[in-house]
Amino acid sequence: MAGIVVVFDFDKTIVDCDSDNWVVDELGFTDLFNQLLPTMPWNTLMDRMMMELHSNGKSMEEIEEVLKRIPLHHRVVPAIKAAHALGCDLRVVSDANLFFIETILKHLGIREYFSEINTNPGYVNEEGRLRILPYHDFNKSPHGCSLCPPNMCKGVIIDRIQESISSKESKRFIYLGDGSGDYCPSLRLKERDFLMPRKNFPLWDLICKDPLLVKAEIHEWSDGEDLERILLQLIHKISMEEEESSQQFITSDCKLQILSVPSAHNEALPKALSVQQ
Ligand SMILES: Cc1ncc(C[n+]2csc(CCOP(=O)(O)O)c2C)c(N)n1
Ligand SMILES: [Mg+2]
Repeated sequence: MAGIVVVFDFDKTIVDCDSDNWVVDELGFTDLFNQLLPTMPWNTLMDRMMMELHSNGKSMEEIEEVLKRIPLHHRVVPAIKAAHALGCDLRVVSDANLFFIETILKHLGIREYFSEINTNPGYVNEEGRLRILPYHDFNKSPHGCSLCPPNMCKGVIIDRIQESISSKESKRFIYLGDGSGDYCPSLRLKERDFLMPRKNFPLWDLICKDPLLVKAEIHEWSDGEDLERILLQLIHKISMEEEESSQQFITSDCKLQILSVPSAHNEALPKALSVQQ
């Protein structure tokens, strides 16, 4: 069953906190972060904080160690492994950054379960300092969406994923997220898709204001246990539906073939085939 794309937000969906805040807080830079927050966009601030960590002697190893002990619910990794084992195409769409996400996913042993990670670029430069850049270069090519922060429109990314695959086969999406940045992609899901907003988080609050704006079927979740149960139920439900419709397709295909057989040959049809008429 290869007809399902599962899109995961990262912070407060795969892990149970904001990875940016986790690193800043654990390394003791919360006050500076809060002081600078009103003065620049979040993504720019994270790059600046990495500069501050570097100039204060915090090594990449220390940042990695902090990332490896990020809090997450114990059922999330099994849920991801099960969805992958069932043949789903798993992708990450996140406003965190590539370095944090890959460090965590590799540590958990699940990096290879994801076919794609769409996020802000993050890499260690020649000075050994982590650079964090915007996903969209908002000076050169603004994404033009008023719902999203300038560095990343997750809706544009979802559209791109939908376009890249929908021409070949009709894939169905399950989108899991928590934040206000997940609202724009939620509005772009289709009737046959599924949205899993985390209950009482900003995405859920936004949906509750006018649930009819979302075309996808909505299934809320609260913790990793819910996430696992609901995600696997939805995958099962979609697989059953797809199986039923492919059975119908085979049956109607058969009817067409049978109708096109000259009547003299009809009597010679094998019994099993006539049953399908
Ligand atoms: C009201 C408000 N102000 C600032 C931010 C910035 N912010 C906080 S955590 C985070 C990373 C999200 O990663 P992921 O997409 O994986 O959840 C970002 C971009 C926010 N979310 N909400
Ligand atoms: Mg999130």
